Formats: sequence, structure tokens, C-alpha cells
Amino acid sequence: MVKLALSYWLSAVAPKAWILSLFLVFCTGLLAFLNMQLNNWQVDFYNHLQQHNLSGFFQDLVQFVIITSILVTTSGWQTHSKMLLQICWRQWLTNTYISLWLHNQTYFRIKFTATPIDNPDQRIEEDIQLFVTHSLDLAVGLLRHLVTLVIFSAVLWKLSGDLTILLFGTPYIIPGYLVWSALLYSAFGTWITVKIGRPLMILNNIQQSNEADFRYKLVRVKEYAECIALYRGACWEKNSLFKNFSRIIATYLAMIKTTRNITWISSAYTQLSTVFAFLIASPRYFNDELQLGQLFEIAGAYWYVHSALSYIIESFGKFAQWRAVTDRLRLFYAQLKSLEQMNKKTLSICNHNTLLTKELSIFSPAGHILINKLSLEVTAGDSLLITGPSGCGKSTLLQTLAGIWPYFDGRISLPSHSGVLFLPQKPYLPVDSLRNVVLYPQKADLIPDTKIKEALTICKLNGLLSQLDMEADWSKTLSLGELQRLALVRAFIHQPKWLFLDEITACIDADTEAQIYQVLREKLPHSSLISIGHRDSLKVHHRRILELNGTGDWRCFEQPQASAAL
Ligand SMILES: Nc1ncnc2c1ncn2[C@@H]1O[C@H](COP(=O)(O)OP(=O)(O)OP(=O)(O)O)[C@@H](O)[C@H]1O
Repeated sequence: MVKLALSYWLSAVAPKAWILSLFLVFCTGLLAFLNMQLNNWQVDFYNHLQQHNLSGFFQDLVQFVIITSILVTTSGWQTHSKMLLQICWRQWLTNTYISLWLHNQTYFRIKFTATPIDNPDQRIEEDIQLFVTHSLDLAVGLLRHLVTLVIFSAVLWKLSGDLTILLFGTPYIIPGYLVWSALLYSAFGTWITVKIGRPLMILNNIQQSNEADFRYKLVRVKEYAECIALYRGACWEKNSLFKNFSRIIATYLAMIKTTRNITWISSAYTQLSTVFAFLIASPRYFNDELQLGQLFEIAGAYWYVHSALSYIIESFGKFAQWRAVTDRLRLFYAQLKSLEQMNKKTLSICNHNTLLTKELSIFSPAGHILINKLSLEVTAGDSLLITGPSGCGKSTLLQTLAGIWPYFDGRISLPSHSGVLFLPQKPYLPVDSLRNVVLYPQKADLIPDTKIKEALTICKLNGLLSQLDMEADWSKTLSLGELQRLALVRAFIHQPKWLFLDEITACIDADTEAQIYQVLREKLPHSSLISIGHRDSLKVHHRRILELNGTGDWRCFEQPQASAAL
């Protein structure tokens, strides 16, 4: 994961990434330096106040304005470059994940892995955003605090002088005792915070999944609103949503407890630290070894050293969340990569002008045989109807031929992918203009409107002729039969050499179905047609029938009633 995240700085856009990163580092370093200047400035300022030195006081104010102006400007540029780097990095990482996810049908195959990861959508949208934001926040914070630590430790070391302690009558001199005490104080605080806050990391991870599941359930209610309303399922859905949400509450309550404990520690720690510096420097002040200005300089330097050292304590919550999203993205990436290997291992499809299967056995994910040793040859221009009882593996056979079903043995020779069109059982229509929907996934500017309108007329969708530019979620407004006819419009527009139809006319009346098949034969006389269907009326439109019986056995025979046109 770290390798992937950092490869942004080695990618094609590396120059931009490096320029932004270096500028960010420069601003961060400059801010730490300016803070040191301001802390140093306090010495003269408080001393001039103590000495009632008015001209010195005004000189200090001018100096203050100059330092602060540079500091404010640098702060703005630091935020600017950080946010710019954030969005560029996120864009690159999102592109990488989306490309891997959509490569080689991984988005489909991922559900076949032994432990499919949950909510890839959330990982790509939210987790990457959190990962990038937190990574940069933590990295910039770490850098700022490291530079601060080095600078102010040196200042504190110089100011602290030596502490002499008597141990068993022997005097021991501790140089830079203020630095050592800050180190000890912070080490103790960090140790106790990490110990108490460790469960927060696990809880954060669980909560990310809970939130995603809850969101998914809400989206499903929206998607299936019509079915839920017809089933009168609102009460069931409400209970299910409450059950999901109660998991969020339970995890959150556990998080509250841990966060409260951490807050107690960090708040006590911060409060104590404001007086701690004065406390340990006070002996030298009351011995007249320090002036008021130096005392404030020590307190300021101590505060910076302390806040740099307590960085882990302050950012523990963020760090816990960062760990959680990093784990989720790492697992997602590992699975995407393993699927890439799987694709290479199981698929061996070569191009021919004939569809050929030799001893092709297809299995369910659980390992049950669906089709046993199918040997089949479909030549260009031929037609085949696949029938059989529900669940016998008809759609799975089509998915295997499409190269997206991984559980098979045997050989498959497929025609070139460019002239093949698969129309699945459940039509998919993107939310877009009708023109783009019927041309999906091709670009709209390649096909003239006249051709689209002709195809719509053939499929008896004349009512949509005037709505080519209208953008809508068509799957919500059209009937199932209309959706299937809209899917068929694609066949008339693209005129593929090989057309695979999976029960695409199941919701269309028999007369329209017959007309559509008739026109398909007229308009695409040289195309091969492979359909799946249950209706006997389909047989007449195909030359051969492949009958599956659900036990793995199959029978392929010529259809005696095939229409004269075939
Ligand atoms: N993604 C999947 N995960 C688990 N099992 C699956 C998956 N897809 C299909 N199956 C199983 O494989 C078997 C064959 O399914 P398939 O969809 O091919 O049947 P079918 O013959 O097309 O049925 P129908 O006529 O009802 O559409 C079924 O038992 C189904 O449950």
C-alpha cells in the first residue's frame, strides 16, 4: 500500500508532485524557523517592558509586524500547496484504483473471491479521500514537529543550563536538564495514550464498514422503492435499517469511551504542561539567574518542544483512522492484484470466426456442475436457442462465452470481440440522455440520429423518438418490456456479427417478440444469433436448439420448425 501510495512521486505526473511537495516542505520549514524567531523576539520584548524602554518597545513591535507578515503569508501558501497536493494525489490514486477495478471485469469477478471485500465504492470514494488527507496532515505535522523539535531543543538546551543533583552524597551535573525533562514528560504521555487508545484503531475500522453497509442499505431502499411499496415492506426495511444503524451506535459508544479516556489524558497533559515549564525553570529565576524575558523564552521553547513530542498524543484519533483506511485500501489493492493473476491463469480464449467449445464444463462457485463437457460449434450466420429449466446454467453459459465466468474447464474459441454484442437478462441503462443510453458504451457522435430513430421505431418505441436529448434515469421510468426493447435497439444500431440475447424478450408480448426476431433476421442476415429463452414460440426463430437439463447433461439438435428465412 505504502509502495502504491508513494509511486505517485514516481509516476508520469511526478514533476508536479515533487514541485508541490518540495514547496510544502519549504513552507513548513520556514514556518518552524519563523516561530523560533518569534520566540526569540519575546526576550527583548519582555525585557524592554520590564525596563520601561519605550523606543525598544516600538522597535520590537516593528520587528513583530515583519516576522508575523512573513509567517501569515507562508501559512497561506502552505495550506494552498497542501490542498493542491491532496487533490492531485487523490486524483492519481483514484484513477489507479478505478483502472484496476474496471480492468478485465475485475468489478464482476471480485464477488467470486473466497472473502470478497465489502463496499468497493466506499473504498474508492471515501477511504482514498481520507487516506490522502490524513497522510498529508500526519506527514506535514510530523515534519513540522520534527523541525520544531530540533530547533527548539537546541534553544532549550542553550537556555536550560546545568542542573546539579545530589545522589548518595555525590553531586551529578545534568546538562540541558529542561530538554531531558520535556523528553521524559512526553514519553510518559505518549506511552499511556497509545496504551489506552489502541482499541480506537480497531473500532475505527469496524465503523468504516458499518457506515458503508448502512449507506448501501439506504441506497437499496431508494433503488427498489417500487417493489418495497408493493410488498408493503416499509416496516421490515425500517427494522432492518434500525438494526444496521444500531451497529453504528454500538461501535460509536465504544469509541466514545476510548476517546473520553484519551481526552482525559491529553487534556490533563496539556494543562499540566503550561505550568510545567515555569515550574522546572523557576529555581533559576528565583536565584536571579534568569530575567523575565528569558523565563518566557524558556516557557515558549519548552512549549514547542513539548507540543512536538506530544504530537502522537494529539493526533492519535487521526492516526487510528488513517491506519483503518490504510488497511482497507491495502486489502482492496491486494484483492484487485490477485484477481489480475486469476484472470491470467484461468482464461484462454482465442479468436476465430466460429464459436467453438470443446468438452466445456461449467461449475457454480460452490463447485456444482452446471454443464458437463459441452462440445458445440456455431458458425457465422447460424442461430441457436439455449433452453432448460430455471437455474440450469443458461446465463452462466453465456457469461462463460463472454469470458467473465471463471469456473470452467475445457476449450473455448470465440469470434473476435469487436463484432460481438451480449444483451443480458437485466438491462442496464446508465443515467444519461436517451441517445447516450442506446449507444452505450459507444460514443454518441459516431452514429447519426436517423439510425437511432429507425431502431427505436423497429422496437416499437415511437414515443421516445422526440426524447433523444432528454437526460433521465430511464430504468426508473420505463416498463420492463420497454427496457428490454430499448436494449434491443442497441442490436439494430450496432449490427453485431454475433448477437447473444439472454431472455431479452421475456417481458415482451409474443406478437412484438415475433416481429422483432423477424426484423432482426432481415436487418442482420449474416449475424449469428444465440438466444436464451423459455418460450416455445422462440424456437421457430432459431435453426438449432441446445437443451440443458440442470444435471449437467445437454442435447443439441436441429429445430425442425425453423422458419424458412433461417
Ligand atoms: N454469482 C453467483 N454466485 C453464486 N451462484 C451463482 C452466481 N451466478 C449464478 N449462480 C448459480 O448458478 C446457477 C445457474 O444460474 P443461471 O443464472 O445460469 O441460471 P439460468 O439457467 O440462466 O436461470 P434462469 O432461467 O432462471 O435465468 C444457479 O443455481 C445460480 O444460483
